Amino acid sequence: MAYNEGMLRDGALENRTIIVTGGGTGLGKSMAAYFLRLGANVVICSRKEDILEKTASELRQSTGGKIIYVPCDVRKTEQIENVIAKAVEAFGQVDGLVNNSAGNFISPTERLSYKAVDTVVDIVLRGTYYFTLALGKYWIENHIKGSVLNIVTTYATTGSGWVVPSAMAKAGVLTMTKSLAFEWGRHGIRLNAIAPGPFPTKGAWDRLFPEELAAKFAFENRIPLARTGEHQELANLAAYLISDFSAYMTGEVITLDGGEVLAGGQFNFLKEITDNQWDAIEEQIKSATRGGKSPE
Ligand SMILES: CCCCCCCCC/C=C/C(=O)SCCNC(=O)CCNC(=O)[C@H](O)C(C)(C)COP(=O)(O)OP(=O)(O)OC[C@H]1O[C@@H](n2cnc3c(N)ncnc32)[C@H](O)[C@@H]1OP(=O)(O)O
Ligand SMILES: NC(=O)C1=CN([C@@H]2O[C@H](COP(=O)(O)OP(=O)(O)OC[C@H]3O[C@@H](n4cnc5c(N)ncnc54)[C@H](OP(=O)(O)O)[C@@H]3O)[C@@H](O)[C@H]2O)C=CC1
Repeated sequence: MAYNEGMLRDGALENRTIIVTGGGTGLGKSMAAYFLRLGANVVICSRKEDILEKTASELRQSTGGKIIYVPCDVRKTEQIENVIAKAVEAFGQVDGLVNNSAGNFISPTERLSYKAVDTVVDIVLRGTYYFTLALGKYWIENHIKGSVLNIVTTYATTGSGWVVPSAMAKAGVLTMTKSLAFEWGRHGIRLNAIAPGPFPTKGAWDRLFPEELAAKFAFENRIPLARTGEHQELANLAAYLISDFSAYMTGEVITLDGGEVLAGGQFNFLKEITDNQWDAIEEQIKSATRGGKSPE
């Protein structure tokens, strides 16, 4: 299927250096892999050095691309500055940032300690604005037209119970995306976001979709396009948004979720109606119209 294929031409990201936070696992790893295939220099960072090392060497081998890793907790500004310094040292400059690191788990909100809320909000919101601020200062000072891609969620807009700290934090990231897109537009710095639906990863599934839930709430029944996302589909959109092909787009959030977020449509309950029932309903409506039985 085309959705498992790379979309951009070979070399589309040549001479670009892109930092991917949380690039050792899951969607971050898939985006890093595709950026490398397109010729970018990639810097992955997160807390677990052993995982970063393993991913970097695997991707170096599988893509032949230039990748380095730097351990970093995105809640620590000095560690963020170190990632940027190491990236500049290795590749000369930094052109792109994907804020992909996150923490999240499902829980009734009243069961959360203050620290549990802080932990998620700090990784997602503080981590994102710290990294964006550090790179923004560097870009403005060095006259570099940088590009930021923030990975948010569909519930950053709708809100969602049982993941309230994540929802609050992702909403903040989305608002930062739009606010800074306007403010830093005059420096040529762009910020965009992707709101993914469900894309199977170990990190998300362990914490958000454990076995008992998986059996009960099958995606095929809830998502109009009846499947979860393929990592390459997200990587294709990410490569476009981080590249100059999207040079006229900023402050945008693109939903990539097979239509899942549309479930709130007021008449969507009509999904249950059969063809026979529709025949009867159509006849009733037409007959009411013919009889002029409109409400007063
Ligand atoms: C439909 C399908 C859609 C399927 C998918 C749909 C996707 C939805 C969109 C979003 C997806 C994502 O973000 S997916 C990303 C998922 N990936 C991750 O989360 C990776 C990183 N996560 C982590 O490292 C951990 O899960 C996390 C807890 C966040 C941070 O770990 P730390 O070691 O830093 O912190 P800890 O010390 O363990 O925990 C900090 C506090 O949080 C509390 N805490 C930890 N886990 C807890 C839990 N389960 N319930 C209550 N409280 C908990 C602890 O008790 C601590 O509080 P005290 O007891 O008071 O000390
Ligand atoms: N999978 C899905 O269906 C969806 C995912 N998303 C978003 O996609 C992104 C990737 O998630 P996914 O790949 O599924 O999950 P992962 O758990 O694989 O990715 C999360 C990454 O964040 C890193 N991370 C966590 N805490 C920190 C920290 N304090 N400092 C630096 N890095 C940190 C983790 O690495 P380490 O532990 O080494 O620090 C890990 O690599 C997230 O932003 C998530 O919210 C959004 C919607 C749906």
